[in-house]
Amino acid sequence: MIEANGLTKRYGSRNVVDGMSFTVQPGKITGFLGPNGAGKSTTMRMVVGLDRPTGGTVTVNGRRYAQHRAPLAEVGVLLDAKAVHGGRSAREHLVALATTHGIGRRRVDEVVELTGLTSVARVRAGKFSLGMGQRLGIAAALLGDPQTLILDEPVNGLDPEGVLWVRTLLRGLAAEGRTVFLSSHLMSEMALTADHLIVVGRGQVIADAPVDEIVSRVRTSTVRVRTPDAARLAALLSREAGVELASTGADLLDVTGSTAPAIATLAAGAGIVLYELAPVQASLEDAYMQLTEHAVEYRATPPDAPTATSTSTSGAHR
Ligand SMILES: Nc1ncnc2c1ncn2[C@@H]1O[C@H](COP(=O)(O)OP(=O)(O)OP(=O)(O)O)[C@@H](O)[C@H]1O
Repeated sequence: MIEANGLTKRYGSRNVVDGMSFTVQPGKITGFLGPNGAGKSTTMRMVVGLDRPTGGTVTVNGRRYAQHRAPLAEVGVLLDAKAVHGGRSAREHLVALATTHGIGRRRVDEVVELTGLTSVARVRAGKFSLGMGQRLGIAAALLGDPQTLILDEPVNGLDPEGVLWVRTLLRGLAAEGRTVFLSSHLMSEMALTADHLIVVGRGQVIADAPVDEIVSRVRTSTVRVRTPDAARLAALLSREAGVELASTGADLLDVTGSTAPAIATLAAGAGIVLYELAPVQASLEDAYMQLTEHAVEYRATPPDAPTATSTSTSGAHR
């Protein structure tokens, strides 16, 4: 279990982590989401003692990371997959890590196999692709067979087979009762992998709830209509006040600002046959976009909008 209490990190005049309190529970996968610069990596670094909090506390299984006698056996961490000596082979890297933590060679072989690195275990890590580097980082995180795993963007650079492998691996680890805390910008993957989400923006917790609950909170007012008479229905709907239309296919309309009963009534009155009429389900991405609407610091200006529409207060873009 990871417990943060009023966790704060100040850089210069800004709290990049600003009084965060949350608990990451064992036995489930908790996703850590937030826009670029929201403070996710800094928070994860404070959990494992790589950054010192300016205020507040964070503990793993009741103790600060540095207070654990065998930290690698307590917490496995993947923060930066590139943080590997490029001249060493994958196996040498893992053996060096294992040796300094009193972990046997057999466990090195186990994690090499578990992460699918057997065929490249003797290749210099400097020659690794991004995906292979991620696997090596995950192997290192698993080395101490820890109860808690902290993974910053673990699927970054992995191919679909690799992404599925990470998902299955993490699910298995959570099912064993371990605490799994991971960040990712891939919403579709987070929706499939995580049980619970902590969403942050500008250094603060915006939402902390099960994935289903976060998605169900989203208001969608879009109704999808399939009809062979889409053009006529579109013409009728466009006369209604507040209705907006998007055509997503020859016979498909996405209607916002109306309701399914109102559309059905209008269509029936005009003798228009409907094949499909259904409210569009919100996705995790929709939920995330709504939640972080006012917390995005770095937003590109759309190409067709020459004047800045960013909600950024810093005005920074990247
Ligand atoms: N060592 C540092 N010195 C000064 N500012 C820092 C330092 N490390 C991070 N920051 C700033 O803290 C803020 C939070 O950064 P952090 O990397 O934690 O965000 P993040 O949520 O992980 O972002 P991303 O999704 O882009 O990885 C950023 O504005 C960053 O520039």
